[in-house]
Amino acid sequence: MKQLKVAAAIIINNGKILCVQRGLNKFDYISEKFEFPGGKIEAGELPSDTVVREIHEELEMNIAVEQDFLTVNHEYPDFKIQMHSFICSTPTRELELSEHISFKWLDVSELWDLDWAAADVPIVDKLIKELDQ
Ligand SMILES: Nc1nc2c([nH]c(=O)n2[C@@H]2O[C@H](COP(=O)(O)OP(=O)(O)OP(=O)(O)O)[C@@H](O)[C@H]2O)c(=O)[nH]1
Repeated sequence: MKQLKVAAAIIINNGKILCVQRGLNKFDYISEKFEFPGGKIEAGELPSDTVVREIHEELEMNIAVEQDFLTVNHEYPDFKIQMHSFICSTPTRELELSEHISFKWLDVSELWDLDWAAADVPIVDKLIKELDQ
């Protein structure tokens, strides 16, 4: 089974977390799900560099990586992913969507209002455990 290595950014600005929605996809379990922006790690690339590059490419946003958060291994019906996630900061909430169909800046307590990709569930759980007080 194909194994993807992915890095994703949990971008926080003034306590709000950026959540982005993927468009239609051939796999229904990915289609229109919310996720953290990011993408595939290129050969020889550090995962923390992947998030900076992808967030610049996808959202025209400059972020700073603050800390390693969680690595998730998830098996979807058609492929597996290993996803590294990082807490990141950004000076402004300005962004340009190019690959996603919508975005939301949410408080940690609102994260479960969204329909997340299954691989993101452990990240959302940990964010709620660690940040919601
Ligand atoms: N970026 C990102 N991908 C995720 C998350 N959760 C999750 O299951 N994925 C899956 O991981 C894979 C990452 O691919 P991607 O499409 O973001 O990566 P990319 O931009 O490098 O690929 P592309 O150039 O083929 O579009 C997709 O299958 C996506 O559905 C997430 O939180 N963020």
